[in-house]
Amino acid sequence: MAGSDVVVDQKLAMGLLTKSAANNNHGLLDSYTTWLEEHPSALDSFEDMIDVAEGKKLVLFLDYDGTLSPIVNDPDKAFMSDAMRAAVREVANLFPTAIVSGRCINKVNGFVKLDNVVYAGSHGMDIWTPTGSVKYEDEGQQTKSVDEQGNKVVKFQPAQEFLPTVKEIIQVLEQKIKTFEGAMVEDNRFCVSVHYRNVNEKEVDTLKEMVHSTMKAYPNFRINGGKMVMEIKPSINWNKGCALEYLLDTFGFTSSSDFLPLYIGDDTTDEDAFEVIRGLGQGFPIIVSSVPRDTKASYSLRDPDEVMNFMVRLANWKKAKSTS
Ligand SMILES: O=P(O)(O)OC[C@H]1O[C@H](O[C@H]2O[C@H](CO)[C@@H](O)[C@H](O)[C@H]2O)[C@H](O)[C@@H](O)[C@@H]1O
Repeated sequence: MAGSDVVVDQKLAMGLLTKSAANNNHGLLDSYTTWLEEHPSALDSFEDMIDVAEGKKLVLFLDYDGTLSPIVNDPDKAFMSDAMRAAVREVANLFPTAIVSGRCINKVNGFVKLDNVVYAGSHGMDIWTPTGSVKYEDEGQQTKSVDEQGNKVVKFQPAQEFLPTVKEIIQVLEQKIKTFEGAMVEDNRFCVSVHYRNVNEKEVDTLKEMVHSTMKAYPNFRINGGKMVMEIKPSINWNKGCALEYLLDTFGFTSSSDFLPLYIGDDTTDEDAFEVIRGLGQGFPIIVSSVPRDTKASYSLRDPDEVMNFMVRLANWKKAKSTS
């Protein structure tokens, strides 16, 4: 098998490519090159980016699945490598850093295992920030609490009222997916994921129909598509982009123009954050993709390995600056 065929095969397995697109392998490689002109590699553009960042405060936002860990068949085994963890630890020592994930906080925290980052789980609907180091003006949906390590945290949970219904939805869907071999319901606390990566291709449409018809009983929820997953969320006006704005505010950045948010993500839900950065007119929205995609990101990185290399360069640049 030729090298490019292997790449196409991998992308098919990851759900990044349809069969008809794969049949047009060469066209795809050509269109990726064209796409790269509009969304240049953040590694190739590194020098230009740090020119812009000179004298400004970078604030990092990192998605988890597909960004810090490769996409794998079993969602419970999406482990992060030690090298990636070291890279995140290092950038988080140098820049305020948040992990923004669709997963529930406990799960993403269990994968990342770092205490120098802020976690925003459930697509930004569950944000835990340390007390003291950040400013809080709006006490609205915030509660003070203690995390599993005994640290005092402020929790911002704008979808609190939906928790009992989310639990009910999980119970209902867990019963109904039993007839679909390979299907899995993941409890993301304020959101629910229905995975169909391991379901027979012929059964996928029926599974999707079942989920859509079940959710008709829950009009206050919406369904979004992800990578071989249906993501069910409360229909509130809150997303990863709102979480980015909330965190910038709590980090104390919104009133100045000397900060630059840098967001790296691979999925459709990350587009909301890319849009916010574009709206701010300052910062770096970076998509992780090795195929052409419709995106509001300005830059791209191919895969988690490139994400890691980018973070290592960023840390080295910052350290070199502080010692010069
Ligand atoms: O916002 P994210 O951190 O990117 O979370 C989005 C979803 O990621 C996970 O699912 C995806 O990754 C799995 C592991 O690689 C893969 O098996 C699955 O097919 C992907 O969709 C997570 O399990 C979901 O709950 C998140 O919504």
